[in-house]
Amino acid sequence: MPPSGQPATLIYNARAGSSARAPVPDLHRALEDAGYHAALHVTPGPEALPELLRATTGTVFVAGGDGTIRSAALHLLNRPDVTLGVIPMGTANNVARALRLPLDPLAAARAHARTRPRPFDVGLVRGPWGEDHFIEACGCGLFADILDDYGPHLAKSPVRALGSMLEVFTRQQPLGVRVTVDGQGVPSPPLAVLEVMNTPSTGTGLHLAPPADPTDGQFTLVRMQALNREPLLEYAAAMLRGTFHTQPGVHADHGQVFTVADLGQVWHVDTDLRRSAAPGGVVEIRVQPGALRVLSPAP
Ligand SMILES: Nc1ncnc2c1ncn2[C@@H]1O[C@H](COP(=O)(O)OP(=O)(O)OP(=O)(O)O)[C@@H](O)[C@H]1O
Repeated sequence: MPPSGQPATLIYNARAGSSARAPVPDLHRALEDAGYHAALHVTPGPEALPELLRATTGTVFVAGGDGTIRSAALHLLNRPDVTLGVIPMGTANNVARALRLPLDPLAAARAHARTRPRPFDVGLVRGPWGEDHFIEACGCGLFADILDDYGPHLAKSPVRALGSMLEVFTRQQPLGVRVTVDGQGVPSPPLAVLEVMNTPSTGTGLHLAPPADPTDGQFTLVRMQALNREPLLEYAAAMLRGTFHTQPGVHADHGQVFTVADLGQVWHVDTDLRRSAAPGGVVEIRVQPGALRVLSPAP
């Protein structure tokens, strides 16, 4: 436990899915119980973060869903003067799960009595469109296509999400792309899914790479061979159960630098979407080991 009353900053997204489970006074008290006296910033949106974080050092708790955590984390890359403390207040909470924090926001705040700063890897994607970073995952194939059809920055809608899934399952073409892992080509049969995972799960809680560890300096490349449509439901169930990586036709490779041929396919970089205007080159994905300092419980 840090010495009682250690100064910290608390960024709070009142719009995050489960903010009702952690009203500000309760969260403040839970952090006090963990040994932190946090200066509160209820942010109206991600645009408030660059200026706020530029002027902040020390421990920064971020209470929000994965989108809020990501938008803060992207301003804290290679900032050894800042340690990020995650307080999960979203729906999927992929980052908190990866860190093995409790998923209840108040319990997570109290658990920070026993967390320590640890290096957390970040992904760098270089494509014809430029450079981007990711915290959870990037990839192409089914999920990127579904996200593209759904429109990740429109208001959430389960009905639209279902429509996008059906639409993409119906028209999906397998991806025949050349792939390398740390400079070596890997067999590349036509693929339905290609994901480079930093965290074990991504998106709406899809457990694609349960053994992935964002503190190990490596990513997991998950490839799922193109299939007939019938077994897709079995694969979807396996994603929710955390057994996707053991299904037939699913391959996992570990490495630090990945290249994938650019045929003009849509990519997701966490929830951002990218597509090359001039296909023909490669997209490179590289680990930036320990680019973030993040509080996590002892292993
Ligand atoms: N620092 C911030 N302050 C306020 N709003 C933010 C901040 N960062 C992101 N947002 C916005 O808040 C909304 C909800 O964000 P977030 O993804 O964190 O929560 P969620 O949707 O409940 O989580 P999940 O993705 O797990 O369902 C999004 O519209 C996002 O753009």
